[in-house]
Amino acid sequence: MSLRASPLYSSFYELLYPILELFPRRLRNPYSKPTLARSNYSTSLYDAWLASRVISSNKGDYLSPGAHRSLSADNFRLALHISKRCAIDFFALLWSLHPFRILLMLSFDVLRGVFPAFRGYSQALIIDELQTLISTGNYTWTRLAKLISTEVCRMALESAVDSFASSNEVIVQNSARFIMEYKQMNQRIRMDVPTMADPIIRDLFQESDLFVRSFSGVSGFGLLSPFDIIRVLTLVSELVSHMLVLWSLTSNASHHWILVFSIASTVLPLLLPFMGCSRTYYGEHQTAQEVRSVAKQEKMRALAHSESYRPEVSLFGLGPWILQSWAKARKVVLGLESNPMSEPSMSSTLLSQMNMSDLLTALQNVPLMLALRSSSTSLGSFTLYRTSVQCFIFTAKNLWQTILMAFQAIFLLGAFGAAMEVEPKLSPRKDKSIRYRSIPCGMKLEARNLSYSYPGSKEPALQNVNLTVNAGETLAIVGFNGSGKSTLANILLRISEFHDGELLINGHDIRSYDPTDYHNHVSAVFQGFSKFNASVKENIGVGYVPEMGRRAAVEKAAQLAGAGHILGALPKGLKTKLDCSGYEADGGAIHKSLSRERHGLSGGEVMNSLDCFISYLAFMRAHRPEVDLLVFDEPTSSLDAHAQNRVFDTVEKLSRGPEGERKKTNSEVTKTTS
Ligand SMILES: Nc1ncnc2c1ncn2[C@@H]1O[C@H](COP(=O)(O)OP(=O)(O)OP(=O)(O)O)[C@@H](O)[C@H]1O
Repeated sequence: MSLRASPLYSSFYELLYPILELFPRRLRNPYSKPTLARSNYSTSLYDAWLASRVISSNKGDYLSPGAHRSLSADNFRLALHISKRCAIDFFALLWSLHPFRILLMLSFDVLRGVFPAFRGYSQALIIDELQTLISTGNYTWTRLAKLISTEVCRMALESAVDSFASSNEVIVQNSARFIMEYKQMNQRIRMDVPTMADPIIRDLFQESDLFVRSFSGVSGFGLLSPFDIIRVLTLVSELVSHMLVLWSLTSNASHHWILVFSIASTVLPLLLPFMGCSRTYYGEHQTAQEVRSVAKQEKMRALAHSESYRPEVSLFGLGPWILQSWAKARKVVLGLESNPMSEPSMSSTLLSQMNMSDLLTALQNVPLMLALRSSSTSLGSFTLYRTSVQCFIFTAKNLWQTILMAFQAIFLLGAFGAAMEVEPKLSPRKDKSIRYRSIPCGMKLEARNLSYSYPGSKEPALQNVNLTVNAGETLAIVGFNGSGKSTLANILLRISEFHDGELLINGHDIRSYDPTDYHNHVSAVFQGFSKFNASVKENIGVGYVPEMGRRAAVEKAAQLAGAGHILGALPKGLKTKLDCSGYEADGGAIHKSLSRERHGLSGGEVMNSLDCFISYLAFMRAHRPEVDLLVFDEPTSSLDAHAQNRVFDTVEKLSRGPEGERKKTNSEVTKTTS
């Protein structure tokens, strides 16, 4: 049953919708900002999220992922819109995990808020009793002992409630954390290469990740988990209980003045940041210049750190330029660049140079003097009064900060909601999707004027490609470096999109097949296939996961790849662990002498061959009957001519049936025609 259809959802919705409806209709329109470039993920949630990131619409500058949104009217409208679109669904989802525990959690949150005022009251009674004891000499030890034991019981009760509430909260939080991480992971896995090549979508997923990470208590980005937001309840009940205490203490006019004085002196430090004495946190990365600098700084950092750019960096002597550009951008980000616009004013500089904390402490003593002059004030009530005022201000400040953080969290929630709605670019619409149907002898490929340019590239990687390959035929894609061979292979495999032209597979537009369905009928090897930090068995086995655990299937794949003899040279055979930088250093290491002694192969030879045969995971499924197309994108370039021919012979054999009849279509990408 969908969440929206559940009675739980409707009761939530019925409760919250009227509240949201109270806002004037003008406030509910989120589109006062310029309409932004929209991709085909046109949902209003996505648009609202994107609009909240705009810094300058004409230059297309966006806030960097995770940056705080300004407290503007437009952003309030967008936050309201996002809340209406997904907050209810989101809280209903959390609620459905553990309704009873969540109810408990909310009740404890209210209860915990009352504790501080109760604590102050109880301690004030003890102080009053002590005052009477000292000033009158009237020893009422039994009453004092009663008060102290009440206080001890109160403390025990508070810590018992605290520990029970915390363990309950941990269970709720971990369930929520799991479900959010699961949803995020599931959505990431669904995404295809062209979708994730879109920088805005990458930002969307990054903000969505931040939202999910907030559930694990990661507060390094100033994030607030939704559970922290629920703690607003604690703060509100704390605020109300302090207010009640203060109300009961300020019975006459002089006390009112003391209250005003107390509040003013405590509030003053909170106003200092707004008087220009310090830079507010929420103003970070707000200007277009800062955002450009953040992007530049990251670009330069990537150039300096990445191994893949190292040849160009040293070949073209880019080092000093990278360092200079990074330093310039970094200074802007850190606020070290002298910028006349952001220079603090003379008055605020003077203000910050004064020792404000001493002055404020002195001010806070004035109410004390006034209160002591009033004969009706006992020491206990004065203490209670003073701590209540301070706690009230402190709680109000916390509440305000929580609200500000919740405001930021709404946009991350919007990112999460929008990310969940993104459909992979290569997936057809449900009503246009057809199932793949095999035809005899393999797969028929027909390309008509196929063209493709990589995003941001002026030169097309493919232009007007025409070909017809009948089922069972072999297509050789031959060309020089950069001529687009791999791009064509990726399009045939439905990993990349094409912009113009037509590609028919078995007479149907390739775009009408679901990529997952289509991929069941192809097997392929790419250049630079990634190795996983796992055993040889798992690295080969990923070619056909259902048989990954079957040793015989993995060994057969290795033999088909002509690399069966290499297995014997590995210290732990199929169990030898691989990592991206080489082979297991300990225990499973390949010793040159050992491998030569056992198989006449040098360690280097084993490694080269292993590199190659790892990519033959394609053989795990190449022989399977449902596979109609085999694509080999230069898998054999690091093998000698003899080994290459052996692989091509195997592929040829695999594509024929027992009688020698053609069963599969082959596509081989190579720079040479040998
Ligand atoms: N991800 C990418 N983004 C931008 N441009 C790309 C990308 N991948 C490839 N290109 C460019 O597209 C063109 C075709 O690349 P492709 O890898 O298809 O050529 P190729 O014939 O397979 O080359 P090689 O034989 O070196 O593998 C090249 O100019 C390449 O620089």
